Amino acid sequence: MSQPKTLFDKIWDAHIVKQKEGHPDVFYIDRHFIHEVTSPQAFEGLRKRGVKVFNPARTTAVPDHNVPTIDQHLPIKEALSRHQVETLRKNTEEFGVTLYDLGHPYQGIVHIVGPELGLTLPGMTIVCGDSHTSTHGAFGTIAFGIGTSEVEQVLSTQCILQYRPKTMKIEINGKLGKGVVAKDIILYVISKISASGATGYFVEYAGDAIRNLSMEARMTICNMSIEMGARGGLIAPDQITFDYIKGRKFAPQGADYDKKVAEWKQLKTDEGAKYDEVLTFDAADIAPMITYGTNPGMGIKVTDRIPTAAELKDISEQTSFNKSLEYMGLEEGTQLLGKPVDYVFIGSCTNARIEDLRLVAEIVKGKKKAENVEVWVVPGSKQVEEQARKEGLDKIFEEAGFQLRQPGCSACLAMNEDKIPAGKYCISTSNRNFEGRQGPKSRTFLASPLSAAAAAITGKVTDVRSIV
Ligand SMILES: CC(C)[C@H](C(=O)O)[C@@H](O)C(=O)O
Ligand code: SF4
Repeated sequence: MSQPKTLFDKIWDAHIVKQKEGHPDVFYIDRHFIHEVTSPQAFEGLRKRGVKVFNPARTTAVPDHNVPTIDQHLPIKEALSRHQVETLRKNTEEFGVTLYDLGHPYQGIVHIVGPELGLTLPGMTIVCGDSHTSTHGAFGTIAFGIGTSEVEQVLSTQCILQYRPKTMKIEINGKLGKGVVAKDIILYVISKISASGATGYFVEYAGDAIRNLSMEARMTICNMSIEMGARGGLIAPDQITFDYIKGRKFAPQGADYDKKVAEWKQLKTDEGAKYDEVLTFDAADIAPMITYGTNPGMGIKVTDRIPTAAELKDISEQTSFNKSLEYMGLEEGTQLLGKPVDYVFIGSCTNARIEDLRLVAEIVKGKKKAENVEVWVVPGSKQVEEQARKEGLDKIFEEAGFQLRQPGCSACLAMNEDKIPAGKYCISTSNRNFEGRQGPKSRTFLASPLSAAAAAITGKVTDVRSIV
């Protein structure tokens, strides 16, 4: 019998076009997503070389980073943002690539649109000039972010040069406690292994706590793989995956679907296959999480104290730790619980799918936001927005005093009109809390949609378990 293989290796091996000792593999890409930030120079490169897009049908484009989230029917006000989006329009038209532009029913954040349209399917290789491409790994794909010059490579050849990364298994077993959701799992893991703990690896998430998650929750986990340094993260597909895919716009239909499902069922790690590293966690140890610092690894249970510099395992980190706290305006050794916040941002490719909005609505239904907070709910796509309206979530948000905006990256990063003002605190369902990420000098607490909803109601950092 042949050597047992990991899921990662099975997909990788099936996509090698050419391999030579000591060289990167020539690797075939099934699906390419592009957005306005990292594609302009790539198209420019094609133009200069007089090269066409090799297979336009394998590339899909959306504007998401630079789009405003109100009045999307009007011209974009910010000159740079307008230019970026117009350039994407021009390029996709010239090179024959499908674009789901502003106003299109499929518009949205690239990592939300792919899965919901059935463009993301098990066993695929998927790239995008965007680090959170790891999101698509939730379907049992090898999906990773690439740079602009690689975007050009993929556009022109449908291939990319890649060294095979090492593999890591992160297994999470047991039952999650009350108020604990996928975002808490991944913030917990990153807090344990640090923001660089998986550097050089491709992670497979496994264990019954992962198996029991919905596809949307699995996407939240895979999305943040990059925040611990991993190249990407994936989860073996199962019945939950197949059910999610069934009937989606570009998914195989009818007999084709059944045939594909039979193939997809083979996409799992063989018994006895070896990973380069294996980590195991117990779901019962996980609590609602929140970050206090300026990288996603600086997280604590919401009821814990911020550590002190003296408590750090690695004393070489003291300087950056102190700098982080200073930026955040926080004291070491204190609790975040009860700390007033100014903004609540519910959005991003981590947590702006319909299930996230439902979680929020469940908490806020019949309640009002606190006076001191401004609350933005930014659906991840037009389809999410439509669904939210269909379910009456828009009414719940409106009655609570939340603003339901139009889809885009929004305040996840300050590349558009949605910015958190300097010095203000924002509890955010996004994935990065870097200095200035949500606006110059803005301060970010990363948390789950449940925790964000709880803070919206109380106006301060709250243990969601105390209000449900
Ligand atoms: C702008 C883009 C290249 C960037 C990324 O690569 O992730 C952005 O999406 C982010 O989340 O920081
Ligand atoms: S929502 Fe945020 S993390 Fe996701 S692609 Fe947009 S900017 Fe990047």
